[in-house]
Amino acid sequence: MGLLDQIEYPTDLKKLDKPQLIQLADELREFIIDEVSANPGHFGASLGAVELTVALHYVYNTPYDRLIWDVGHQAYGHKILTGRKNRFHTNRKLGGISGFPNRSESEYDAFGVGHSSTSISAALGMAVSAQLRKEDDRHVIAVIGDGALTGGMAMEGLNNVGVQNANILVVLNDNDMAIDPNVGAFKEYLTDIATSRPYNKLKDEVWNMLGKFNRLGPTAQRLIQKVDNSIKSLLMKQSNFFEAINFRYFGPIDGHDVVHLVNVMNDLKDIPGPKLLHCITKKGKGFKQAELNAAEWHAPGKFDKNTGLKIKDDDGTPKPPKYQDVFGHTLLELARQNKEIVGITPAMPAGSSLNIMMKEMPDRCFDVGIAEQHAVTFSAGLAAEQKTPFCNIYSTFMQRAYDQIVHDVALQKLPVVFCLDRGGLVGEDGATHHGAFDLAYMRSVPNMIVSAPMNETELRNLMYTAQNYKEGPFSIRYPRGRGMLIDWKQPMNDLPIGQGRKVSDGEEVAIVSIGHPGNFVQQAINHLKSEKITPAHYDIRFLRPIDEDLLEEVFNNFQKIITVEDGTIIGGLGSAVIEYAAEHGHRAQIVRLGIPDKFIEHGKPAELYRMCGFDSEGIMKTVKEIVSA
Ligand SMILES: Cc1ncc(C[n+]2csc(CCOP(=O)(O)OP(=O)(O)O)c2C)c(N)n1
Ligand SMILES: CC(=O)[C@@H](O)[C@H](O)COP(=O)(O)O
Ligand SMILES: [Mg+2]
Repeated sequence: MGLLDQIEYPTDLKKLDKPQLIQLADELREFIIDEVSANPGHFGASLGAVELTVALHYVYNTPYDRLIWDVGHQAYGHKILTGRKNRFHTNRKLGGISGFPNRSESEYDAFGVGHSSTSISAALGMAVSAQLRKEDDRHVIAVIGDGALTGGMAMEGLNNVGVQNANILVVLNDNDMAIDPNVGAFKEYLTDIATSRPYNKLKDEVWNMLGKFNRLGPTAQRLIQKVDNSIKSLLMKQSNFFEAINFRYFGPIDGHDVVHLVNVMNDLKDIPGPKLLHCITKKGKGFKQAELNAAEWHAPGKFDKNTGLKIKDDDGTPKPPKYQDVFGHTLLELARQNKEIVGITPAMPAGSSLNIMMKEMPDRCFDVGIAEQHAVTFSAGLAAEQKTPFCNIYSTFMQRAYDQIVHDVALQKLPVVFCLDRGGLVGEDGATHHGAFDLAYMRSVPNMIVSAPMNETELRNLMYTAQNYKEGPFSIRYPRGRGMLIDWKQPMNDLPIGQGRKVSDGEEVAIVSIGHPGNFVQQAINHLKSEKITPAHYDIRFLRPIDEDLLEEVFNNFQKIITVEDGTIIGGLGSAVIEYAAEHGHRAQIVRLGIPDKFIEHGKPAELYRMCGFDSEGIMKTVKEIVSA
């Protein structure tokens, strides 16, 4: 029986001797490899955080002490050690455990997460609350990666912590990677302090002194704290960013030396106030391929754990491309013709496929770090100087930048093209990552063009049209995953802005859709033929400006209307159609299909579409109900 078999909760872990933690870390790593190779999820980050996870749960009294993971994609080890080992095979599956920490799943998940750079702010809230309640023995720890630290919120959090004197430990898990290689001046700074010899010598001396005196009792501790502080204020404050903003900085230390981590964390427990422990780790630690190519192994899909070969469900038949690749190739094609085009991504060059243009035109592409707000305003600045920025942000992460969209772009009518990838239900990442809201949040912004293609050709045409539109911002949203067309690379055309199209004629019921669910509508219509039911189908294509002629045609010819969208029915297409009817005195029965007014969990996209009732079967069912009503 291995050590991991004996552990259900951190109380079991605490029974081990320190040297046994090395073996436990190895077993935990093997467990993660076993599970994630068969049931895919985030891989490299969790492997890199194994020793940190073991040490944190060994030293701290979780869940009383609050342990907050940033992003949460590295928290598989944490889940396994906190009561979810036996359910880990359900990770990210419908009805199973979430791939991210989730407060409703476990009391050990102190803060729900999925989006980056929130941990320090949340930790500060908890630490201040502990202070106000006089819970002086409570420790609050935020574990944040070097990538997440590039996010504005992380900096806002550090800035605030530095004047609160709250009892917080920030563990900086520095592996020099985001999903792709980490970027930016701050990343360079971290590398500098990790490798600066004079600085490290000084810091080691202070650390050694502090360690020795910590064992001498409170009076000596106070003395050394004074000495330590005066040395620091003289020398270190000027040379260390974290010290300069009132953190006590420790490290860099080896984030894979679990015994040393435990010793250091035990020492840090006795030091009050804001502290930052800089740990150097390797993303993908312990799995050769993942160490060698961390970007590819961030979330690799199924693989053979013995050979390290990825297992593709590829039956050899040609497949339609991923929408992200249609975006990537099309942008490069447009940029070759139009020298004003530039590409912007906040830390998702591979996920968005902007890396296709990056390879050929590195000086016209910008990975700005995990900084969606900055990405939008940076694009606004570029547009103000007659560049044509294509700012590609996942729909869910764009939520961060709403004020920038409104205040910096739309209000000034700046022609930024927003490409919102992962619009709609994304699948296994779940509630934190579904692009449920963009249609609704973009539709309410004046001057904004809001569009969604039904297939790859339409995406290309919308991108082509958007590059020439200079009156204001233009948003194009498309889903995660593959499109519909094998032969997708056709010449591009200008589309009339604000004009939809009739996809198929019909009677009795009109279905109005936007974006890719139009294909579910077509499938439903094909199936309904055998039952002699023939709904008409309209693809609205633009949610703003909406095609009023098309809606007039619909309302003048149909009393029964179904709207279909891969987005929240509150504020999206369904709402727009109801508003139009109310404002223009049309009376009709309108049924809205889309994401209902609640957060949708994780699962396969097909399962989630079905759950929400807008897959082809759900549409058929609604048509039949409405026809027979
Ligand atoms: C607001 C936001 N933008 C983008 C992402 C996508 N994302 C998830 S993990 C990640 C990289 C995080 O890097 P780091 O914090 O260093 O963690 P590592 O994977 O290196 O352990 C990114 C960009 C996100 N989760 N949230
Ligand atoms: C943790 C995180 O936010 C990313 O890793 C995200 O899961 C990427 O999603 P895609 O797989 O859709 O690129
Ligand atoms: Mg990192």
